[in-house]
Amino acid sequence: MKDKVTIHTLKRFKQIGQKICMVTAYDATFAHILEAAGADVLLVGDSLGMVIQGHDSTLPVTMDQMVYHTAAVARGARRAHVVADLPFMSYQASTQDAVRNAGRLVAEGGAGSIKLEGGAEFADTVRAIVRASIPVMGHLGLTPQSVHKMGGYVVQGRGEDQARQILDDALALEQAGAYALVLEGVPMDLARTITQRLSIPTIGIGAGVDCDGQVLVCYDLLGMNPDFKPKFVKRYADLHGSITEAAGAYFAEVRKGAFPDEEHSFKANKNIRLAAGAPAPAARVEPSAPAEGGEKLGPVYGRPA
Ligand SMILES: Nc1nc(=O)c2c([nH]1)NC[C@@H]1CN(c3ccc(C(=O)N[C@@H](CCC(=O)O)C(=O)O)cc3)CN21
Ligand SMILES: CC(C)C(=O)C(=O)O
Ligand SMILES: [Mg+2]
Repeated sequence: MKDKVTIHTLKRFKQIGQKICMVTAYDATFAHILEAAGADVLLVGDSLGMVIQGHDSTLPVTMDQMVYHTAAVARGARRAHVVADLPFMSYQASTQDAVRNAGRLVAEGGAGSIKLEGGAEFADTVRAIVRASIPVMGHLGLTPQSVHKMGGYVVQGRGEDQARQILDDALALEQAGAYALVLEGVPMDLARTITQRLSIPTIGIGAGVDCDGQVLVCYDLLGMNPDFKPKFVKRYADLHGSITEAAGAYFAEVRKGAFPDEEHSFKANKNIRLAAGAPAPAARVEPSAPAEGGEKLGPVYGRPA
């Protein structure tokens, strides 16, 4: 096993110009696969509210749910650093809440650090969590927990005033002791400037190539949802297609009585005698559902189109 990735590893990556590879994971199986594929950091994102739970925002996600998923991911990971999102309203109301809830993600969930959304207004919160020896990753730009304030999932920092604000927020978070920063949904030039101005690593999503690392939602890069295609997502696979094909083949064999065959069935010990009974007839009924393809699925995330 290679050495465990820590916040110090990530800071060194920036210094030597090695890109940080981060991806979301929500369960142990994905954690295991994504780490073996080369992930440095696994993010237990509150995006699970959308991709796992089917909500149209991240706002309904609770602390208990984040702890549950974080524990699953932590059990599936060995080398990768596990970061967990503090969900909406787990840190905004008071610094005490923030420290307690950050502590739960580490102590109960097994996370190595936590992430929270917000700028200079959360510098004291960051300071308090860091004081409790819990490393904090910041998150600026398009911050999904502020969807109502932003008026939707809209790129942030296109104008000069807002860009300056985001740069000031980045400097404030670094000052407060954040060890890294996610930059989401900002122009690439702004992300480059921030990356150059900070000594802590920046990790981009929809923030251009000049960040010190990149993060994507695993279901997005794997092509799980054909209806979700924002500009920043690149699909490296078509798992929606692969799953549809594989599950469709299984259903077709079940309907034909072709699965399970002998290879996938058990035999009794020799010479046993059971009560009278004919072997079950295979495929006596005609398939009642579409034989191939199946129905077109509606959007998985958010409201129906
Ligand atoms: N599956 C998934 N992937 C994500 O990246 C993601 C989530 N869920 N849930 C939480 C947030 C929400 N995110 C989103 C959702 C939609 C857009 C979007 O529609 N963006 C437009 C931007 C339009 C503009 O301002 O120019 C786009 O076309 O990229 C962006 C980020 C990012 N996060
Ligand atoms: C998209 C990343 C940065 C995130 O915060 C999440 O997945 O919740
Ligand atoms: Mg998040």
